[in-house]
Amino acid sequence: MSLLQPSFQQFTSGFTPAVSISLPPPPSFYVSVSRRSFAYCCSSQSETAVVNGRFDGRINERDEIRLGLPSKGRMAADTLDLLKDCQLSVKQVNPRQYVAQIPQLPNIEVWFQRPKDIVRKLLSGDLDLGIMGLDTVSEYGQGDDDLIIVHDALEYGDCHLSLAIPKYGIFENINSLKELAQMPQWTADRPLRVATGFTYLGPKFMNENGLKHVVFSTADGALEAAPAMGIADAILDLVSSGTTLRENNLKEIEGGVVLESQAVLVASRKALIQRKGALDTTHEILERFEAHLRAVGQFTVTANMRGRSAEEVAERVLSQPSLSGLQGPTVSPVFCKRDGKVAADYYAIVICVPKKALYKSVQQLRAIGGSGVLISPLTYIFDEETPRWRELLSKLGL
Ligand SMILES: Nc1ncnc2c1ncn2[C@@H]1O[C@H](COP(=O)(O)OP(=O)(O)OP(=O)(O)O)[C@@H](O)[C@H]1O
Ligand SMILES: O=P(O)(O)OC[C@H]1O[C@H](OP(=O)(O)OP(=O)(O)O)[C@H](O)[C@@H]1O
Ligand SMILES: [Mg+2]
Repeated sequence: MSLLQPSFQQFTSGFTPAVSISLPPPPSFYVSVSRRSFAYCCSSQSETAVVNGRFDGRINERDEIRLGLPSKGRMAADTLDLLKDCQLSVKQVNPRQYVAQIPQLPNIEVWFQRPKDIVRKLLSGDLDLGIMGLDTVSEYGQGDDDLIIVHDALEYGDCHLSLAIPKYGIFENINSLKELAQMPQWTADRPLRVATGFTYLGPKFMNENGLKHVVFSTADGALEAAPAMGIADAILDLVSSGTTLRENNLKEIEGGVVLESQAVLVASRKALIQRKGALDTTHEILERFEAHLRAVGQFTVTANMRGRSAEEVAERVLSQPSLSGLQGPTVSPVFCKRDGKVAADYYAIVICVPKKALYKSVQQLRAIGGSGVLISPLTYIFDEETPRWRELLSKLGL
């Protein structure tokens, strides 16, 4: 069997999917050779091929639907928390056991994997669904059209992938990508040196932004040290609080953001179309996510209000910008007995209010005669149909 021989050199922004790695070569590594092909495993002792095969055609034969969840790192705990909040508790006997079940979804088998491996295994057909950061799916999925983003905003793991340069020296007055590109220092002989772990997105971004003389090197972490060590001029890495950049005297620049990222739910198109039950289960997971995520930003507000009729009370409520609720207020009569007769002088109103607008809403309610305002948390908001489900069906051509 002939094996691809990887080269140990820096890779340039004249991007080809074959990734070369800066020296020295590790004893064993993976290199992705093509968007639709295989990852080869090479080792100094033995050479074994086809580790993560991407096979076109029919899906792997099995009955269960496989969901890949992050096994460790930043995304792991938050992913389990999200599922739990959606009443999908993952039953894992101990943290080192990589397979688990979700009793509420009996046809699902959970596999804990590193986020980048979840993407690889979705492509190879060994997983059907997965949760990871958008940065990871963009980097390791490389735009493969088998990967479908089912939910693009799970509201955790927020960060952005960004280019950063030193605050000092020749970069002191450089504040935009355009200014960086126009610096006379970068030539074919002395290109801009960028350190990044994003060996697909980095060169792609530089190409798309017309930066010609760029060379990339890679490392597994602590990239922010590279400029001060003299290894690189710039870095391209994830930023969330900005502390690591600040502590290493680096700054972001205008036009330098490659990608805004948060946790996403991804599916294999092939699995959704061909695997029995995969689409229905995805629908259920999506509905639970959407219902929970819509609700977390809202409170239920109940108040009593004096009025002549339900319509008159509703009109007063709707005259206030923060009180319109999801579809308008629910107004119900509060009955009492007066002179031996049952009458309704008061009405109870129920509305949903964004958490951020809570105090403003209470003020507006008081202004229109509301009293006894009760605030309760909202757990789920199930709509008739979620927009993301319609979007998914359309992406699948269904
Ligand atoms: N400040 C941050 N730095 C890095 N990743 C972040 C940050 N904030 C959120 N994330 C998200 O968390 C993911 C990193 O998760 P994790 O720590 O598990 O790393 P990993 O994927 O296991 O990779 P590695 O082991 O190479 O660090 C990123 O892909 C990103 O989506
Ligand atoms: O903007 P901040 O909140 O400072 O976060 C950004 C830093 O966090 C990540 O590194 P990580 O903590 O994973 O360490 P590593 O680089 O050694 O992997 C990332 O690679 C940045 O270096
Ligand atoms: Mg880092």
